Amino acid sequence: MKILRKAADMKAIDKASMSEPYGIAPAVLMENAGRAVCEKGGVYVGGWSGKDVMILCGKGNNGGDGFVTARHILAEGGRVYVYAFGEKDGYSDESKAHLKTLEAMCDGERCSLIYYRTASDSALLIKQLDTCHVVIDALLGTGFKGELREPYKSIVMAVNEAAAGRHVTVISVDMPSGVNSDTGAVSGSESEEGSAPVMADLTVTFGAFKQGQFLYPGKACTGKLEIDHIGIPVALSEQCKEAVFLPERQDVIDAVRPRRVDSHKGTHGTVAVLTGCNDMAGAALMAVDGAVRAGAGKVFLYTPAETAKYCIARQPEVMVCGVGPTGTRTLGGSEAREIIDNLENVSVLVMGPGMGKHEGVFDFINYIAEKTTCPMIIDADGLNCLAKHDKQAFFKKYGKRTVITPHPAEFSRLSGLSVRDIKTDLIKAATDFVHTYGVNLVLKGAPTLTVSAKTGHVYVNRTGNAGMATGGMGDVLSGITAAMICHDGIDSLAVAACAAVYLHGAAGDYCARHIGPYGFTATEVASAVPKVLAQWDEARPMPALQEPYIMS
Ligand SMILES: NC(=O)C1=CN([C@@H]2O[C@H](COP(=O)(O)OP(=O)(O)OC[C@H]3O[C@@H](n4cnc5c(N)ncnc54)[C@H](O)[C@@H]3O)[C@@H](O)[C@H]2O)[C@@H](O)CC1
Ligand SMILES: [K+]
Repeated sequence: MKILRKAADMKAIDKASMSEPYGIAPAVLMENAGRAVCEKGGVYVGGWSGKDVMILCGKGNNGGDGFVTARHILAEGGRVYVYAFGEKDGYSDESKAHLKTLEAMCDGERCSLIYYRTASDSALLIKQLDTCHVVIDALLGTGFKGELREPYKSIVMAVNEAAAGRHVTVISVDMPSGVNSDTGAVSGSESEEGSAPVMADLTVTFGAFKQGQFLYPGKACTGKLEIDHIGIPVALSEQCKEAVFLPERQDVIDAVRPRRVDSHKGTHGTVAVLTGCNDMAGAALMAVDGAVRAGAGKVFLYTPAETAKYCIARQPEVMVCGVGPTGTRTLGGSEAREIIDNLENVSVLVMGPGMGKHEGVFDFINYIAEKTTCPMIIDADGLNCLAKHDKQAFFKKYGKRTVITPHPAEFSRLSGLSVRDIKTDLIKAATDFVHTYGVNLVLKGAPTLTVSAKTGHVYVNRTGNAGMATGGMGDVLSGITAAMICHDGIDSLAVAACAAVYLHGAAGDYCARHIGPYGFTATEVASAVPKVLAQWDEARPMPALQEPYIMS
């Protein structure tokens, strides 16, 4: 599983590489970084020979990487125009050393080095942008914060214009300049017109992927992403105490093991979906659909008597139980008592989708939680009601066995943060909440994050698409999550939730490919789940059938 790092982690790893017992010289890491940009960038642009390349080098070590890149591109037959934005003496020792070597190679023909100081340097830069083929952006890396300041602000604007108008290729070193490597926040989003970040075609990153490359809006500026380990010792790059992970397809395939051939419906769990109200039978139906399609052994739907009329036989595999006397339209405390009297051997509960906003919802959920011991998934209206009650006390008692699945607006109600604050630092908002309340969290969005109450690990999901931004998708996810909790071999709620989120997104991607980029429905996503599971079976190293093959 890939690990996503923050700037501070990278600094610590960098420092540890240089210290005992490793003792790697800082200039060596920088050399490796610059060479990697030349190599991977060269493949991207089809070789450097005959290319005019502008290399913009900031004041920090990102700029130092740029000096090394320039030297290697020169050796590969490119012509380089290097702009240094720092004072000669202001650079770090390793950057200074590489700058000195580059300076010695400058001939004003194939290699020019310009110390950017005045408006005339700016005019020259803009003129050269007109003719160069590639821009290497080594202005700012993991050290960037806030909004781009001048002169970077104007230069980045000119680079982006050249890229859009003349199709100049832009390659960013480590991070697109103007993107925060921890949060994915970008320069310009606060207001300032013309302070937008570099829009890279390719980013070559070092040592580890950075969180900001996988969080919007930074993700959209990163372009194609390549990584080079630049010689950092493996033991350091793999250490992951409070890590943020990027699960890949094979990780999820490994977690969602094939079913045993001798299994039966009792082996795959009993999901009880306790939800719905008279206006929203559809939400309940989509939740059960998700559970059925993701392979739950048995699925029950407990819904108000009046709602049950619309649900019976809509999905014949689901056992629909109408709750309350004829005419009951919502679920409250007395309906909870009735359900508990009849509920047996349930593996996992789903509550919330389409329950409505009436006061009884909290009594209902609280009573069910108190009288059961199995895992619970709480979504939608279930979360809205918790937001209005003592969620601290609720999560203290039941958080460890609960997965909550809010979208940003629901999470805003729960956390008290504005949607804007949540999006500004998604990972922090999610981890702070889990730390405070001790509940497993699936924070839905682009991307969806899963945070484990037990380990604090964060999983950033990669699947899914904008076509899924429609009603009902969350209801289906709650059902898929329930089925995954029951799945053979999955050993924690967070892993189940993470696998469910990945599967749900992959089913959405399947729909986008086979139906269209948007306009497909939540029900179609549920129907695509078995197709994705079939693809996963094909990708397993061992055949899913655990019985002898008879060769004919
Ligand atoms: N393992 C590592 O950590 C390695 C890091 N290396 C490079 O070093 C980079 C980090 O270097 P630094 O920590 O020196 O940081 P950067 O080079 O990313 O940026 C620091 C500079 O940016 C300026 N700055 C910050 N915010 C700004 C803003 N809003 N507008 C204008 N200027 C701003 C600061 O004043 C400082 O001069 C990495 O991204 C990578 O490219 C490589 O040399 C190889 C090894
Ligand atoms: K950069």
